[in-house]
Amino acid sequence: MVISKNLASFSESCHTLHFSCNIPTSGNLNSRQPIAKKSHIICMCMPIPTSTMSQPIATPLIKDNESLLRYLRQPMVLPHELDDDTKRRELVERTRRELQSMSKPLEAMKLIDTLDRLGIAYHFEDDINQSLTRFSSGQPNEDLLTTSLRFRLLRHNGHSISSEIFGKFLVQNGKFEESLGEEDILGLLSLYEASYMGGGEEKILMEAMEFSEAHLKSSIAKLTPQLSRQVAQSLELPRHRRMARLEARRYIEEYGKFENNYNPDLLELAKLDYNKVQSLHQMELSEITRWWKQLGLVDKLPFARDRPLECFLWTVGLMPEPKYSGCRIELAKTIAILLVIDDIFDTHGTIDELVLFTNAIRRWDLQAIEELPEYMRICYMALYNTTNEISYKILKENGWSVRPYLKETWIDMVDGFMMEASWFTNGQVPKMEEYLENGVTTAGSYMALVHCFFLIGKGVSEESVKLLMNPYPKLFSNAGRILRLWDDLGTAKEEQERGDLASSIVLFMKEKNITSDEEARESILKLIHNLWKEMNGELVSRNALPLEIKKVAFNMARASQVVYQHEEDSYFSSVDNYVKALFFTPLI
Ligand SMILES: CC(C)=CCC/C(C)=C/COP(=O)(O)OP(=O)(O)O
Ligand SMILES: [Mg+2]
Repeated sequence: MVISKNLASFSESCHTLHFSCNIPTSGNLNSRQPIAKKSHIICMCMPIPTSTMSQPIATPLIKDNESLLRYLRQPMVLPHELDDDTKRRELVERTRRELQSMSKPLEAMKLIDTLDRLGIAYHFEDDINQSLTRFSSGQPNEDLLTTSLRFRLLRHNGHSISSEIFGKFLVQNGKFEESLGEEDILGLLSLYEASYMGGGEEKILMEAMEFSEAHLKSSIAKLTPQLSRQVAQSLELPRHRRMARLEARRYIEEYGKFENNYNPDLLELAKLDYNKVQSLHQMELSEITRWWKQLGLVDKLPFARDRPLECFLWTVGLMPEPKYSGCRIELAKTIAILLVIDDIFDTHGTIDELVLFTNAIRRWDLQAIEELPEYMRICYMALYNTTNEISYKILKENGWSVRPYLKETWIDMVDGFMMEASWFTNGQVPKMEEYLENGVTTAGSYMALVHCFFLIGKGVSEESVKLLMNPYPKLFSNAGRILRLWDDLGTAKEEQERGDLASSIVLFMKEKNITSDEEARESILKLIHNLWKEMNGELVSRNALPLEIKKVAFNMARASQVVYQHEEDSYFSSVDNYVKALFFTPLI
């Protein structure tokens, strides 16, 4: 049987390559079982970097349906990419050996930090955890840089470490020793970054943040260009709050240029890896786009948002590691449907229709669609079928029956939308707290995190599953509050123009007697800051939530800032830039 990938219709402007795969009519795999009764043309529309265009393409050995599908799902591997892959594997092993052989804590921790920043730490998860465990207790006379780095890395990787280790840098009045702020800029910077891992009760870390921030700000003008750049970036957004893939993109571009002792092997590995993961993302994107087109929801509901790319951006924010490829695809589907339901509630449905829709969703039964207008039926069925498909996938892979949990999160969400709609219709203005908790649900936070929990499938136990029902875990609620607050900061203007009565900004101004928009925004940023501290406390607290899902909740808070915070006037142009860098422009 002959499989050929034909390069055709390559359009440089949109970086799109169409290729087709022909299976002959008489295709007979082992001369007994025809896999295809008639000729199929399978077309995929996949964005590919211009640089990968080369000929010829190897013909794979297709033995059966499964290997055919596996082949189609794989990014198109071109000859030079095979070399890249070998090189990448070699570099991974070389780096692993280097990390394993390091005996000096500071040296090892710096390497771990660099791997994390370059987006390649996921290759070395076990080695990193072993190293961190080995170096978890520091020396009494250890300096500020080492102590702070150790603290941040341990917490970041879910290890417990007490903030009391900073006690040795305090003087009698509980303040940090002034001399620390004078010369050791790297130590100070490291302390600043570590302080952002602090929980709400950890006074010593609040003190550390205040102290290091003040000293960094006052010394920035005297620093070398390279150091001042580093300090300015941290002051703008500390590492703990950055979205992993974007940080990798930015840091890889800077690493060779601005780091004095950069390691060329690491740089090469990071670039190869970035591009490899980017092409995996492209494949996922092509699968999501295909699914979305086939679903045809926006053809029938032209008022609804048609943004599979933005949905995918969220999923890369929430679960950036390559191993979560399948999870990203399924989660993106749920977010795409969420946007449509949001639009039905916010812009299209009449209140009577919305009541019908909410009741039908509560029943969660296809019979219920008979009472709905046609456009709602289509959306209902898309949600119903997609939820069933995701449940089926999880059942097949793990044997868990998760449909009741997924269903409940959708019911909660639609109830939340209905609540907003009735506030709006009755001209009611909710209390800020009431609005915010409801807004966590309507932003899709619980829905997304419960789906991620089962899709990732780590630490699923009787005890942890119990946490996934309303009331949802505090960590989910706090991450969701951050999402809702960033959402309102980013979209309040357009929503107010549309006539929405409630947004955190408006409600906050009303409740706190704030008159200026600017001041309200400042106060909301403070709220977000405090929510982060609460979340930090929960990262290391002992509860049944698996570390994997805790990390996703943190990533949700990180991604929210990226999606909604932007300097330019236009929301789209900014998200567009992220999308281009993450998914379409390879690193060279
Ligand atoms: C990780 C997840 C679940 C991401 C989805 C967040 C999202 C796009 C919510 C809707 O925003 P909106 O501003 O359009 O809606 P609203 O009307 O609720 O403000
Ligand atoms: Mg909004």
